[in-house]
Amino acid sequence: MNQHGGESDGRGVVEVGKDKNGIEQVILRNNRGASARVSLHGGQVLSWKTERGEELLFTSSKAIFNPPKAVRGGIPICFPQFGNRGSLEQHGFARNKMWIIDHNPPPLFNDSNAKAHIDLLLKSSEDDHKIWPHSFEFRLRVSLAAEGYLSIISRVRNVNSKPFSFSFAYHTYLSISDISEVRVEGLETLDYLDNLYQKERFTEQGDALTFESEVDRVYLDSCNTVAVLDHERKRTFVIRKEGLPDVGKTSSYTTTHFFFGGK
Ligand SMILES: O=P(O)(O)OC[C@H]1O[C@H](O)[C@H](O)[C@@H](O)[C@@H]1O
Repeated sequence: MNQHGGESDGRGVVEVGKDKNGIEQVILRNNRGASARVSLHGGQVLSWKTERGEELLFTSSKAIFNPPKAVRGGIPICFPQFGNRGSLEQHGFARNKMWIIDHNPPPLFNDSNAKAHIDLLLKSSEDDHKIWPHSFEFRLRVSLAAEGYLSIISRVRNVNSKPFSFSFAYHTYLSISDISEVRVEGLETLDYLDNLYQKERFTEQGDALTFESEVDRVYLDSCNTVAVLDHERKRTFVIRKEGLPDVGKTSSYTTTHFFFGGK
């Protein structure tokens, strides 16, 4: 592994290397020992560990780590389409592509460089244009803060003058103990589309969301903070978003998507 970044300035360390299948990956480490591993296959965060070495993301034991198959686990990037709401394959093609490291990204004014971070880039190819005729650059910054927080910032640039629309999502798989021990707060009173009932629209009634059987829903107009409480592990994930409104009111879909199943 070679390194860039350095511990001396308090940012932690960024290591670029290859995983056991020969796919390029980047490991971010902060000074307290927390880490995040990002694969260039899909620009996908595949591991996020606390300073005690506890894994916070789930990856399926059946996951396939060979492009162009999407990896079921970590944080897949759905782009330029979420789910099957569009003409492309489920969740779009970005999660199946090899991304590159962006060594010279445009400045990001709302993010501090004082964190271990990596900038990745996906550019549309001639092959992509055959199925989605738009020229884009998708930049992804993944950062690990000194406190262990993980943040992801996406920037999509249209590189020619023809307008296009897109949607994207971070399809995060969190590691939890037992689903019956988990509660989700922040979705109360929201409407959702239920994928188990042909996307029929319902309204969330309870105080917090708990799980007794499979749940596969897309919540509409979700607020900026959602908490996932794991009673058994005594751990709470707080998920915050900024600048990610739903995609217009008529075709409004996802900002918070919950899928819990046994796959
Ligand atoms: O199997 P994938 O294409 O990775 O999709 C994983 C999941 O994505 C969404 O959450 C859908 O609502 C689920 O029904 C689907 O199982």
